[in-house]
Amino acid sequence: MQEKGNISIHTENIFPIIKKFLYSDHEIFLRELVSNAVDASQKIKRLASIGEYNGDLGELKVKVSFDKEAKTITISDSGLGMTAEEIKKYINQIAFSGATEFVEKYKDKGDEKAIIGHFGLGFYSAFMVAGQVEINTKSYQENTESARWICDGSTEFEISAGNRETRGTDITLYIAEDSEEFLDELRIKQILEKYCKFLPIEIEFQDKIVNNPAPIWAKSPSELSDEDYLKFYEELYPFAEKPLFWIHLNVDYPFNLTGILYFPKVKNELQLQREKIQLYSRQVFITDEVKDVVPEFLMLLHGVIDSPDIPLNVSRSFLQADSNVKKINTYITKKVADKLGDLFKSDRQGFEEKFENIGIFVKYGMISDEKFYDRAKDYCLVQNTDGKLFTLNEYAEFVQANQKDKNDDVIYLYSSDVLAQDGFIQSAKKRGYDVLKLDSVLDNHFINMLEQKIVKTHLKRVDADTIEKLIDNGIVIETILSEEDKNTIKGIFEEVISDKSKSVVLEAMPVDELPAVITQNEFMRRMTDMSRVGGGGMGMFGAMPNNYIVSVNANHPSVSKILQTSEAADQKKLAKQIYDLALLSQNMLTGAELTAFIQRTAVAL
Ligand SMILES: Nc1ncnc2c1ncn2[C@@H]1O[C@H](COP(=O)(O)OP(=O)(O)OP(=O)(O)O)[C@@H](O)[C@H]1O
Repeated sequence: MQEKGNISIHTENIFPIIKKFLYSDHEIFLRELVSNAVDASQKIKRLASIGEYNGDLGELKVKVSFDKEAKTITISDSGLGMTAEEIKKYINQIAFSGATEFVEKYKDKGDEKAIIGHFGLGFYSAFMVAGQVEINTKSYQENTESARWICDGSTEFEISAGNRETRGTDITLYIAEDSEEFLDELRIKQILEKYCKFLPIEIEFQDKIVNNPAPIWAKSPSELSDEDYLKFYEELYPFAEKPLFWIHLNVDYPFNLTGILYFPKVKNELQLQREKIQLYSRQVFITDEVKDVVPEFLMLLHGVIDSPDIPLNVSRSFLQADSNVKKINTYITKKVADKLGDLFKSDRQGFEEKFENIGIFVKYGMISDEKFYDRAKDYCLVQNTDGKLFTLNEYAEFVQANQKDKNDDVIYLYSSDVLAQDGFIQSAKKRGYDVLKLDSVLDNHFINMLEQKIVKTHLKRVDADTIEKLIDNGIVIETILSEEDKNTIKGIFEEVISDKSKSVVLEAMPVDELPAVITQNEFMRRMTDMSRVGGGGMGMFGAMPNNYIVSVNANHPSVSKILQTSEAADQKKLAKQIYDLALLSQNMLTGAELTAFIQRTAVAL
């Protein structure tokens, strides 16, 4: 039997076109060919299980080998094999017509990214690296001859009797000169590890099995112990710290999806690495860019997702609009929210202990996803400066009675830096007020969100004003100074401070407060903070310096003392000392000013 023929496609030579388009992704040829071999092995298994094949299945391994001298790479399987007729049908017609369609579709478009992301290049991806490809195959069907097919990437092929004596297929690639990098043990091993690590049939390379054919995500959760999940995590991310907990995903309707998502242990959001979730389709690795498939805030999780229902052969914009992808997104969000809710309900203490690590997911999720907010609002925790944790409802209850202003609005006080703002925190506590600790990078957004969601409630940073003004309950503190006295003192302070970014006000505060405090208006500070984080759009605030208010306590004895001092120079000295103390309490006294202050104080002692 020998036959020559023409592959009936219109393109003269697909090889150079495919090669050009897939430039950066040549290595996937191995994924495609090994996947085909795995498919063929699974098919024969299935045929045996339904009684359509009664021969001995034997060892269903896929073997990958290479010969540096002969410049070949061979992929061999003991799958169902093909007859010559089947080669003509599946390889000549299907595989190559797929190629023609592909080339026709993309040849005029410069959209190379979309092409590189194309999945299912199938058999003809072999021509990205090979000048000639040979198939040697024997079908499982009785009374059929083995067959051999050779093609050099042009539209011509040759088919003849083969020499394979056992069921299965060998695909031999005669590696092209410009692709000889693939004739390398390490390179082949790396590619197999990347794409074939969890293929469901054993893959042998250099006498070693390189894959785990039964990854745990494909098993039922009831068969698995915590140990199994931890071991698998280590297999995915060697050297990583143990995860906090995990969620086993398992749906088959209305779409098919399995996977395991792990919550990594993170204290600091800057440490977080995205692209830690791997996407598989029937255990074949596709990508670790899961954007669009997994909600943004969950990209901080680790693990695997496997779904044959995610369309991988289409462009990004299509992916976003795909209804399956949307459903998958919603499903994952719901699963994660429910898992957290279960943890909270079943083990509040354990949940509290983990919150330092999972708080970032919860807050990020609430900020970015309305549906997640609705689920998470019942278990999202906030912590006060005493270290006590509350749910949002518990906290509202806790401060309800005591922290209302004259408009009946509830004021939540918070600190973004408990060490630097200690003086303010202590002043608030002296009045019986509670202060929350909201000090992560995300908290700015979290605060804005809470204000929008919780009615008649405002959040104020504890150093945004004097405590009397932060929670203005309408009770006016009398001042012992006359208007004229106040103006005199204001003038003295203004002279001493001589800094345009700081304005002086005289305020009646309790005697036990400091003689002066420096505050920064909540609204203005948020604007400058946002302009710093957001950049561009907030340009008008970008150039804005920080503005501070120096509130001088009109009731403090040391302030009265200024008035009782006769020499102008001594008055200024006193005012300067009061001002420096205020700066010092805020960590704002630095450099030469700090040195001078220390020396002055040492002399006074
Ligand atoms: N090792 C093999 N053993 C048996 N049949 C094979 C083998 N490799 C390829 N085939 C046959 O050739 C056909 C075409 O393969 P090709 O890889 O181009 O497409 P596919 O596997 O059907 O889909 P995909 O584009 O997802 O890879 C296969 O469907 C299969 O019937």
